[in-house]
Amino acid sequence: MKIPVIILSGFLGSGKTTLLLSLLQESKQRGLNPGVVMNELGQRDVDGYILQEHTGMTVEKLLDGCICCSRKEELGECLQVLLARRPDAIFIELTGVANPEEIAYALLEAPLRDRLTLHFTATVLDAENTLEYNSRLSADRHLVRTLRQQISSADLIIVNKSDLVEQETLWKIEKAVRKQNIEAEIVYTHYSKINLVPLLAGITPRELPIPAPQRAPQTFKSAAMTRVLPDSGGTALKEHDTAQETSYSQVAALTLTFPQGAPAQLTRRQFETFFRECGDNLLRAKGHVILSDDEPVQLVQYAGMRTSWEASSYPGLPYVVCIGLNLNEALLTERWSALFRS
Ligand SMILES: Nc1nc2c(ncn2[C@@H]2O[C@H](COP(=O)(O)OP(=O)(O)OP(=O)(O)O)[C@@H](O)[C@H]2O)c(=O)[nH]1
Repeated sequence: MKIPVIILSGFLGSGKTTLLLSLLQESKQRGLNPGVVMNELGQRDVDGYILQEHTGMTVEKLLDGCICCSRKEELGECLQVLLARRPDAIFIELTGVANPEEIAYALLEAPLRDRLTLHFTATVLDAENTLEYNSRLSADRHLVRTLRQQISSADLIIVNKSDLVEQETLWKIEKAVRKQNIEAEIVYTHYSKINLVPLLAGITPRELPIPAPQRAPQTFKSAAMTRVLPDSGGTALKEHDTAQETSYSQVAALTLTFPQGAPAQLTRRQFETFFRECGDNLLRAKGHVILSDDEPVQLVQYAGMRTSWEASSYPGLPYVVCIGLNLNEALLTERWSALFRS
C-alpha cells in the first residue's frame, strides 16, 4: 500500500508549523506513526526544535534552501530515509516560498511514485496580511506567482489568524481565493485549529489491514458545508512546466548570532524595535534569545509584523534567523552588532 503524503504550504509565518503540531498531536492520539519533513530557508532548525519540544518527535530537516527549487534533489533522499522507517503517513512542511506543485510532481517521479501517494495539499493563509502580499512583494514576480500557485494547487485553504481581522476582510480573502481556486474547501480559523478528521481520513496504523486512504466527505469545520471533496484519492495535477513554475524567489535568510561572551542584556522591546525598524523587507524572524532579566531562554517569532514570545528550553547559543526580500545584510548585521554595544 502506498504511503499517503500531506503537503503543508503557505507563506512565511502563516501558521504551517502550528498546523503541523496539531496534526502530530492528533496522529499520536490515533496511534499513527507519521514521518515529517521540514524545510527551512535559514541554516537553523527553529521549527524542528519547536516540534521536538512539543511532541518529542524527530523530523527530517532540509535547511538553508527551498526543496521546490535550490534543494530539490535532496527531497527524494530525505523521503527514502523516512520510508525506511515505515511511517503510516508523511507530512511535508514547505518553506513559505515553495510551490507545492513542484513537490507534488516530485512524488510522481520514480522510485517515489511506487511508494507514495499525495493525499492532500493544505495551504495556510495569514488573514491579516494575505491581501497585502501582492503589492508588498511585487518586486519579486516569481514569489507573487508562487503565492498564487500555493492557492491554486491546494485542496484545502486554511484562512488562519482570523482572530486578527474583521469579517469583511475574510469575505475579501474568500473572493480573492476563489479567483485562483474554485474547488478547494476554505476554512477560517485561528491557530490553525481545524477539524483534522477529513485530512487524516483513511490513514491508519500500518498493522491494521485497512484499504487505501480516501478523502472523506467531512467538513474541516464544525458547521455544515455544502461542498463535498471529490473522492479522487489524490491531488489533481495540472500540466507541468518546471522551468516556468519553480520558486527561486529573491527571499533570503540571514542568521544573526549573539557575539561571543555577550552578557544577557537585551530587552524584549529592543528586539521588537529591531524587527520593526527592518521595515517591510523583513518578512519573518525567529530564533532563541536570552534577555536581560531573569527570564528563561525565549523563542521569539516575528510574523506578519507582530512579535510573539514563548519560554523555550533551547540549550544552544542564542540566534535569530531573519527572512526577507532584498534584505540589506550588511546594514542588518551592523544594526544587530550595535544592539550589543549600546
Ligand atoms: N494571533 C495569531 N497568531 C498566530 C496564529 N497562528 C499562528 N500564530 C503565530 O504566528 C507565528 C507563526 O506561526 P507558525 O506556525 O510558525 O507559521 P509558519 O507558517 O510555520 O512559519 P514559517 O514556516 O516560519 O514561515 C507564531 O508566533 C504563531 O504562534 C493565529 O491564528 N493567530
